[in-house]
Amino acid sequence: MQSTTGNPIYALRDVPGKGKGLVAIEKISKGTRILSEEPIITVPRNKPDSEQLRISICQQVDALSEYQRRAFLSIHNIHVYRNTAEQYLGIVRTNALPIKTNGSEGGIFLEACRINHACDNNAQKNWNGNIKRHTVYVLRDIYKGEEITIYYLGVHKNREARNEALQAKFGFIYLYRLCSLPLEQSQESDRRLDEIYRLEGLIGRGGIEGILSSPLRSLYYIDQQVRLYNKQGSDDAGLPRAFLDAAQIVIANGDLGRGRIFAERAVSGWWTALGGDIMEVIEHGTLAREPSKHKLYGLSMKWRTTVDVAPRGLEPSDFEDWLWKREKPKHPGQLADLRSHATFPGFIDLPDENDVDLDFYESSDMVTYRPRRHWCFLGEIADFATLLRLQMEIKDVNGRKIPLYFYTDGRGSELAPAQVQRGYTVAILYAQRHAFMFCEPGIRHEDPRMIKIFPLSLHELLALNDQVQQFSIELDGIRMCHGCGRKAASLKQCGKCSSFWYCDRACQGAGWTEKGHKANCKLLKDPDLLVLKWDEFDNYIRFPLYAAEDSEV
Ligand SMILES: C[S@@+](CC[C@H](N)C(=O)[O-])C[C@H]1O[C@@H](n2cnc3c(N)ncnc32)[C@H](O)[C@@H]1O
Repeated sequence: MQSTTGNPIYALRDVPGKGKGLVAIEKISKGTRILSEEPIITVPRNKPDSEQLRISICQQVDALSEYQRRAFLSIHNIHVYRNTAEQYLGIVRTNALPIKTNGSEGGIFLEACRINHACDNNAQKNWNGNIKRHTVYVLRDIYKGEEITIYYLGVHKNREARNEALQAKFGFIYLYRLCSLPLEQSQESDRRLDEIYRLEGLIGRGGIEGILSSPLRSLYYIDQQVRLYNKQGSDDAGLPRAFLDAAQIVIANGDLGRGRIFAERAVSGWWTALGGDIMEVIEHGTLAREPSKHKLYGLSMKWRTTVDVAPRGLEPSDFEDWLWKREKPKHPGQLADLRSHATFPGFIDLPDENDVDLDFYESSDMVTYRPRRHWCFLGEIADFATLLRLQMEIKDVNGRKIPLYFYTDGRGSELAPAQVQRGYTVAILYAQRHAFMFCEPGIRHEDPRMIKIFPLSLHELLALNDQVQQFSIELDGIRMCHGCGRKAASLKQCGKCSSFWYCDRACQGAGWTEKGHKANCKLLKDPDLLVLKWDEFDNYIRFPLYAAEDSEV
């Protein structure tokens, strides 16, 4: 490849410890496409060795020019061979790069196959299916004499996993002293990569159902991923992929405004890392222009917005808060919000009993795990029966019905019959998804101290929660009157529940009769779910909510 002056911009050189590699012979600026190359040999990938494969490779090598054949034979080979066919096969196996987006075919490229691996790679490889060439883009400025490096492994993994894969696939042990990151930074970077990888699993969990039932949670995971990618400081292709995931989630829920912005960010990321002529830029450029054409658009309309909804004049950080639908941090003294999807998850977002879900649990020794925070499942009793034991059908915050079986010593008889009513709401601490042998997945409830029933529907409980969020909060000494909505510093507290505030007796009367406080006041005297600091885990809690003296549950 030549620079605009017509001079080559890199050369094949010996690189200590790595065989040969490509080295810049002048400064190459970030964003430069340094390579755009067609394969000289193509093969199916991940296919077992066969006579047919060997014949195909030999025929292709024989058809090469003398220069190409020599260059091919000089590429590194980690496999032992006894004859020419095995030698060719070994070179192909060590070096083939994907030439189909789905990775089903591989190709040998005389220049691209000479680029060595680095975990802090300064260039990005990509098969551009649109122009049918392998391209390499420079991710940051590369200086004269610096080696050009790419990242060999598909998904970014931590150091240990990377080492295993590099040794198995490419036959070398990555020497971290050759990596330009100092050890501490490299470890920090590894932790970030681990977390990106973990979040990837959480984002994919639940498929379309997850996107529709708990989109806020999925968006939250992607938000975390994007922050980590930004801290990594690399223009990794994972970043545009994360933006595309976010676009799909919001569009599936009817939010065209955010969908357009996320799609634009995805396209711009791909453009920088892989060029403006790749399929992703072309396809998703259309998505950025017309998000309503996406196949998932309108599956739900719960976040409905128009395409030009983006607020103007916000500070960049406020704009990001809006874009990612971030939950506002709590003010001191503000009560827990039952609509928080992290603390009060729907069934699909509960941890699975047979997995250690690191979103819910942590460990210092990887043997014993304890919760990172508290959580509580809320569901409305749709039906119940007592056969061998009490069993209920429960409707969760997403409207999904699941079975709840009582495996307590009393098989559910601990609950007073007056509590077990259709339309009442069950709260279960630290609930987990359980796979029953005899019916669909649900919750297996074992400890009577972990359950409480509230004598109102889930809808009513959430509506009450909304009122509490609005009327019990104090901001800079100012509160809002529950009766008339006036904001003032000198309001009087409801003497019974202490949750709501009023200008005077008239407002208190209006709140009592017209705004439903008559029914809610008693409930608010027992706010149980609302008062606890759910994010801080010192010890397990039980109903009525207090911390257990020991950590055994
Ligand atoms: C695709 S080739 C790269 C070009 C190769 N160095 C050559 O001389 O042809 C892959 C091989 O390069 C070597 N290699 C690549 N990156 C390396 C690294 N970071 N450290 C040590 N060896 C590396 C390994 O032997 C690997 O099997």
